[in-house]
Amino acid sequence: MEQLRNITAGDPKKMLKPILWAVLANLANIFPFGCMAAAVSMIYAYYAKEQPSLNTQGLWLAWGGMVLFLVLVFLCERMSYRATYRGAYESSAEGRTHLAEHMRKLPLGFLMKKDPGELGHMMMNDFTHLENAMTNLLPQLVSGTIIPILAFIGLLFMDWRMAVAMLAGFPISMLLLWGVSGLEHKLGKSHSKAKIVQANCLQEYLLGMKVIKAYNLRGENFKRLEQAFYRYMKESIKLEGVLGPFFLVAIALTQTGLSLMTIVGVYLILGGEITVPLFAMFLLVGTRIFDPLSVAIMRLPAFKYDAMAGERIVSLLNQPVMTGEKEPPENHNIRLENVTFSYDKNIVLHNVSVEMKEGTLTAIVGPSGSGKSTLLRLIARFYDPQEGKVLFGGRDEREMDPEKLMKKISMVFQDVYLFQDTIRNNIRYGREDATQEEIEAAAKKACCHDFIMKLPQGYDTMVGEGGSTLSGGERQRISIARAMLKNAPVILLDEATSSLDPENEVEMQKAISDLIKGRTVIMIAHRLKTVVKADNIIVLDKGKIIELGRHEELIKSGGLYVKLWNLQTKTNGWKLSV
Ligand SMILES: Nc1ncnc2c1ncn2[C@@H]1O[C@H](COP(=O)(O)OP(=O)(O)OP(=O)(O)O)[C@@H](O)[C@H]1O
Repeated sequence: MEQLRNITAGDPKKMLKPILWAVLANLANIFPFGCMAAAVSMIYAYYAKEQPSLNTQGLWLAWGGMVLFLVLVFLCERMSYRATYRGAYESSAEGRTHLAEHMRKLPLGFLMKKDPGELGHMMMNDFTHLENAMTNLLPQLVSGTIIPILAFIGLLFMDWRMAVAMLAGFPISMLLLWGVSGLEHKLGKSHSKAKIVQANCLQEYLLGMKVIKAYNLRGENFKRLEQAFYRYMKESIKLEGVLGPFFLVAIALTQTGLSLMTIVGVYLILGGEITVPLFAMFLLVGTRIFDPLSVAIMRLPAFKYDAMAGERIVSLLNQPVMTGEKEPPENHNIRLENVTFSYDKNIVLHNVSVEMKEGTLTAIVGPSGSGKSTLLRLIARFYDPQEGKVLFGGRDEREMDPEKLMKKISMVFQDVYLFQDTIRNNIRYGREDATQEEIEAAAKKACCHDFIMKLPQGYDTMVGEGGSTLSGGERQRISIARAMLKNAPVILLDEATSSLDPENEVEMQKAISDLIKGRTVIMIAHRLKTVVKADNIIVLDKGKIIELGRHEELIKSGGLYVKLWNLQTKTNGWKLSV
């Protein structure tokens, strides 16, 4: 049951119908066989002179029954086939969607610890394993076990000694397989791990191609990939080489039942305890059941291996998502109370307490790695702090539905991600129901309309892989247009103006002033102008707030802020985060 749960990505009900049809199809398979047995015994009775004439009426009936039942078998198998494929692919598509949705709700911290290659592998390859298990292996296992069980029960009534002899080797082979199941699981796990490592190395190799070429790193980097390929090869050979013989022995043990049954049968015929037709019947059934049984045993390791893919999916689905159902309040004051946060063991923010009042602009400055981006991520609830609280409108963010909270916040981050979609849709991610006029208005405010109109298909130009390539500044302006469209009361800006040319800079500053008017804005500041105008400046150093106040106040204090300020004005550079 556990494995059925795993191969259906936690939803075994999906395979109930396919299994039921498979059982019915296998049951229906018995009847033509019964008709054939009846016909054989009628013919035998005539030739053995037990009957004075051939029972032609009975033979016609048996033939008619056989045809009828064959039609029934065909119908049941068709239904079983349809239900299996439908169930499997539906379950896989729903499973993938459910997992993607679940991943979105997981704390970012959990996902960051996972390799993106591993998650991608899980989403694509692991579900392909499940599809294979459901469409190919499960039906073979069902028919491979149902037919022998039913045949065994039927034969028990005819002659229990022959029936027991026929399946005598089966329990021993099952015992053997049970004995190696621990080893099988261990080898299967390291095999799939090697497969994931191989996929990760390949992804890293392809993504890092630019750096590899620029620094002529081919040798070292390729070695890692080559090692991953060879490790996978070794694990595959180990898996097949170690387990294969056990399964072959199990099949051989099961098939010894046929010879045992023949010996017992001959012995019983000679003793006059069974008739020749009964013996022939056992031989017929025997040859029919050992093939599916052997196939079932052969498929068992593949099924268990595929179930391991399901185990990985189910364990990710069991990861607790971010909790909280409450609506965020209409008040947009943000307050951090004694917040301490670490990604792993290193504490990144120490006991931080600060208030960002509704409608004000707060600038965060500080050296690189001081925790500025982390502070913004905590406000956006990408993570929950280990100690202390982040209050939104006076309410702990932990109590709030993360998606509802996100509706209140617009973010413009340094690393702008554009989807492989049209420019129009990339802006529309800010608000799904926005009209073309609204999209254009936002684009104009964010100074992207002109360059978009110069592109070959204007707003319908594809961006991302295979589409138009945009400069860093253009990407950033699109993300600002997105934020404009979202029209959220809280704006989080991280280096939002870092890659714009001086010409656009002026217009962008104007647009940003429009964007932030009357809203609660928290920005990682790099530009003097922004910092000077800010209502409050947080100076972070090694995860602690060391200074707090307006520009004029901080200038007078003679602390780190002044040092950063002097450094920037002296070098005529742009960045306050050094
Ligand atoms: N996802 C993560 N996992 C582990 N450590 C992280 C993660 N993100 C950031 N850190 C670490 O946390 C510390 C603070 O990083 P953060 O990005 O908040 O600093 P920052 O002040 O924004 O830096 P910068 O100005 O260079 O962007 C750094 O030491 C960084 O290495």
